[in-house]
Amino acid sequence: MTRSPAPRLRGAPTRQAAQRATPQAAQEASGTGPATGLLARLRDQARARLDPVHWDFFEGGADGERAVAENEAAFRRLALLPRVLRGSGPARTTVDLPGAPDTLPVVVAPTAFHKLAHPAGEAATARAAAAAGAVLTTSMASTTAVGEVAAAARAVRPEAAVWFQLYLQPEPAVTRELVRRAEAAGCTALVVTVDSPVFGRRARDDRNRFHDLPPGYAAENMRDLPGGPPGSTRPIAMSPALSWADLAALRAATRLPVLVKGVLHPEDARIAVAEGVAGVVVSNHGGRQLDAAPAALEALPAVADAVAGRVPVLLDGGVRSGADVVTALALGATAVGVGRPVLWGLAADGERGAARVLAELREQTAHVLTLCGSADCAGVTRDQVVRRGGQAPW
Ligand SMILES: Cc1cc2nc3c(=O)[nH]c(=O)nc-3n(C[C@H](O)[C@H](O)[C@H](O)COP(=O)(O)O)c2cc1C
Ligand SMILES: CC(C)CC(=O)C(=O)O
Repeated sequence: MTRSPAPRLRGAPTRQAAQRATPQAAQEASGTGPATGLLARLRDQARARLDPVHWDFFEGGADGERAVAENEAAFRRLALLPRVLRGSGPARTTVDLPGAPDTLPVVVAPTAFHKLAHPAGEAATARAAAAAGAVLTTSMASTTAVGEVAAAARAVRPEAAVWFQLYLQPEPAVTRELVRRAEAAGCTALVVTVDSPVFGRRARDDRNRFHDLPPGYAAENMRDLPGGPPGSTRPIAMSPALSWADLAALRAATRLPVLVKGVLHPEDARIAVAEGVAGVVVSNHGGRQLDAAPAALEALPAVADAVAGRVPVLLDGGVRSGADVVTALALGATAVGVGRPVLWGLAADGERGAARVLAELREQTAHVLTLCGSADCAGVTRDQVVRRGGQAPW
């Protein structure tokens, strides 16, 4: 059983610590990623506004950040072949997900510490997601407690769906209490992140000595848990000893549907379905865990084949446009997750910025689906995806 020191984030982050002296750091600062239009503008505004240490935490990945780059590059390598004269009309852009009927196929992926992006934090993100008709997956490592996050979403739209992301904790009583809080908050599904037997090595955070939240901020879901002194927060533990048996124990302890997040191997997807999960999220954690992992998009077709329609398959990592959403749908995803773009919007302009990101992705997705001749999210097919300048990859 190991505990990662990183989620506790000890040590004080400072602006000075983020001096960008090395060529690699200069490249990281230049923001050469493929986001375009509104998302790129919000990204640039976010970078200008944020403490560079916090920008690096949001933007960075593990080790050499190859997996981060690959997530976006994989989309750029592919093109969509439109179908014509199908009389399909304007495309419908809602799908059914566990605990979230009739929802946008763009889900807000769980990301930690939204108050580092904007003082309004996760409550602002929740309101933006609810207004967009998108599921919010609220992180266990959020700077606002799950009850408050879900209440903020429902204040905008009473039927808004909020999912709770969970790292199974080595002490079952702690996991059970987190689940109880998510249920009491009205969350409609649990998303168990399974790609983190240990915490990824984040070079930027190490360079910046970013190992602690600033005073006044805490991982609020981790407060007042069994075994700790009243009022205290405990670190999020990650454990390589966890197994499918722990997932089964969780499923037995909750009435909520359970999705697993961070699956890349098709055999793991098959096992997950056999274990009774309600959904599989294909993800390399935004390139923040195993840097040698492939792009999530490249792992998607084999996982979708393994799941064979028995439960929804979601993909996250590198989704930056409606064309990216449609590409993932065509390759077998029911929906996608977006992580960093929502943080860019939040950091740039609070709730309004996050809402603009989701509205833009919704409009682009509808537009691209219609241009591809599809009546809905299920109408685009694998044969419509080709490799740019070469053979179809499948
Ligand atoms: C700043 C940041 C914090 C994250 N925190 C979590 C987390 O607490 N739990 C989790 O399961 N995934 C976490 N992730 C991973 C995201 O859920 C998601 O897999 C990833 O961001 C998708 O890639 P994208 O940022 O390219 O959209 C985090 C990602 C980022 C960028
Ligand atoms: C603080 C971490 C537990 C959040 C996370 O999963 C991440 O930063 O990727």
